[in-house]
Order: sequence, then structure tokens, then C-alpha cells
Amino acid sequence: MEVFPSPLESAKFIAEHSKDVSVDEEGARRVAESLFDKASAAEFGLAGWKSLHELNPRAADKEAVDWVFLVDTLNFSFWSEQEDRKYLVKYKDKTYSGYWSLCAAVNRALDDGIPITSASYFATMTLDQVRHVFRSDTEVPLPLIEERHRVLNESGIVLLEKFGGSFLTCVKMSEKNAQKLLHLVLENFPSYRDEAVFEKKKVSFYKRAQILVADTWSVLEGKGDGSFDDISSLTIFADYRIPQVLVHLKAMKYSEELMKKLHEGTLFQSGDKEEVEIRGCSIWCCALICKHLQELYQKKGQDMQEKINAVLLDYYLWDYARDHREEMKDIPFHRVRCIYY
Ligand SMILES: Nc1nc2c(c(CN[C@H]3C=C[C@H](O)[C@@H]3O)cn2[C@@H]2O[C@H](COP(=O)(O)O)[C@@H](O)[C@H]2O)c(=O)[nH]1
Repeated sequence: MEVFPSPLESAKFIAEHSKDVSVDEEGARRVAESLFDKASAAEFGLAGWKSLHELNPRAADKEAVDWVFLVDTLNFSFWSEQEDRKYLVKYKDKTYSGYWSLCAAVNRALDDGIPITSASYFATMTLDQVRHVFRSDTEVPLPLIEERHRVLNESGIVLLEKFGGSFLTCVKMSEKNAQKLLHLVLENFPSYRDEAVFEKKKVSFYKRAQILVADTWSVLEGKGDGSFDDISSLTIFADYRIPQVLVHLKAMKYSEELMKKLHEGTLFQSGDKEEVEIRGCSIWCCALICKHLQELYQKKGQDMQEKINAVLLDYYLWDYARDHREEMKDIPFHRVRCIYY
């Protein structure tokens, strides 16, 4: 398999050469200071993954790990062209949008007796079965349904052929090392290879591969097979929400030209210069916020090495973006239709 620089090295290179996106060091420091008191609170920690999100599995067993694998294999492209016309899923008297609509559809299928998280099922699912499981409660279907069908079949076949049908086997093979699990995923599951070329250099983001490792760590509660000793080596997950919140919090800036394109709803292609700059600068910006947070705790004589990492910062910022949609509406997210985020 072709070797790409890590997402962190890629992000540093992109931030140093970026034209339309810039990381504001002072802004990143201010965000770290504003998070300082929150970072030691319970909901910032690993337990928040279950306690704050009712659709996430409660268990920490093989089925829960397979739930995470299925969801993160499909964890991309939920945005809708028009805010008032979007894919929604009703589950247990609540209506979910975006990423949560995917989780609601998965749980709805499981409740209906469809073994959607079993590789032996999704390896041979037909397109009609995928359409049925992920049917919408509005007239707007889930975007990229054909691509989702393809990656489900592809990933299911690999799980059956190489990992005995369960992602837990892959996790065990990683021997509690996050980077080893990340590379096992990249080597074996092509749809997770989230890469690009920028200024003639290969760069990587690995958004779904890294969030898969992070969600595996979270669903296993950081214990047993999920007690990754190097979880802090992961970066944040370069999706279309984190950049929005970083600009909103003034830790990152867009050029006027780019902001104009975003306001016009320009559809970018995966790998476009602006898209790569947005994603790379987001990763680099959050690495700085993490660094500043660690320094603030060290000054107070508190070792928060285990408590502050890009994964927990990401989860916090992502939840913040969901909870502050209204305040953030003047910062458009960048629009790309792809299977990577
Ligand atoms: N950076 C980052 N991106 C994340 C997630 C999640 C959900 N995961 C965690 C959330 C709660 C649990 O703790 C899960 O572990 C989804 N996304 C991305 O967001 C986009 C969907 O956004 P909206 O259209 O607003 O639903 C899409 O690109 C999707 O891929 C995350 O955590 N971080």
C-alpha cells in the first residue's frame, strides 16, 4: 500500500502553505483558555460518548464494536442542499437529522430484527435492502445511497474473509495500539483511505479511519482490548462541522474569496485546494489548541496527559457545533459529496 505522511504531518505542511485558510495562533490560545475549566469536567471525558448520546451502544461487547464499525463505515455526507429539505429518521418518538439519523436508522433496523451490523448480512445486502434500512421519514433520501451500498458490500466481504466476520478480531490484532489499528483499517478497507495531493505532495486526513479507532476506544470505555496506550497520537477528524466551529470561535480564518464561495454554496470536489486547506488547517488548529490546553494544566501542576487529547477535544467541538447551530449559521460549511467525511 502507498505510504502517505500522517494526518498531523500533512496538516502542518498544509497550514504552512495554505492561501485561503489560516490558523490564528492567538485565537487557538483563547479557545484553549475558554475550554480550560470544561476540560476537567466529566462530560469532556470518555464517558460522555455514552452518557451524552442515547443512540450510542450501552454495551462494550463484540456487538457494540460491530455497531461502531458499521456506523463509521457509513459516517459521511449527511448535509443537505436546502436546510428545510433534508433526510430525517424518526426513532422511538424522536426525529434525528445528520449523523444521528444514520444511527437512528441502524437502531430501527436492529429493532426490526434486521442484522444490519453483521458482516454476513451487509456483505451481501442488495441496493433495495440498503434503501429500505436507510429509508427517510421525509421525501429526501440519504445522500450517496449507491456508494453506501458499495462500501457496505466491500467492507463486509473483507471482514468475513480476513477478520472472522467481526471488527473485534481486527481490534484484538492491534494489541491495544491505536496506530496499529489505524493502519490495519487503512490496509484492509479501501473506502477509509482519505488522501489527497497538495502542492505536489501526498497528504492524508484519514477522518473515518481515525474516528473508527476513537469510537472503538469509546465504546470499549478505554478498557480491555480498547485500552489504547497511544490514543493521544490521533488527530481530530476533519469533517465539515469542525472547520465551521473553529472559524466561529475565531481560531481559524477564511479569505474573503473563500468565504464568498462558501456563502454561494459552491460544490467542491474531494481534493480541491480549498477543501484540502480547510481540512488540513482544522487538524493543525486543534493540535495547537490541545498543546495550549496541556500547557495551561502543566502551569497548574496538573498532569492531564490522559484527559486532554484530540479525540476528546473533537467530540466536544462537534457536540458544541450541534448545540450552537443557530449561532453558527453565518459560517457556512464547505460542501463536498464524498465517502470520506
Ligand atoms: N469531527 C467529527 N465529525 C463527526 C463526528 C460525528 C459523530 N461521532 C460522534 C458524535 C457523538 C458520538 O460521540 C460519536 O462518536 C459525525 N461526524 C461527521 O460530522 C458530519 C455530520 O454532521 P451533521 O450533519 O451535523 O450531523 C459528517 O461529516 C460526519 O462524518 C465527530 O464526533 N467528530
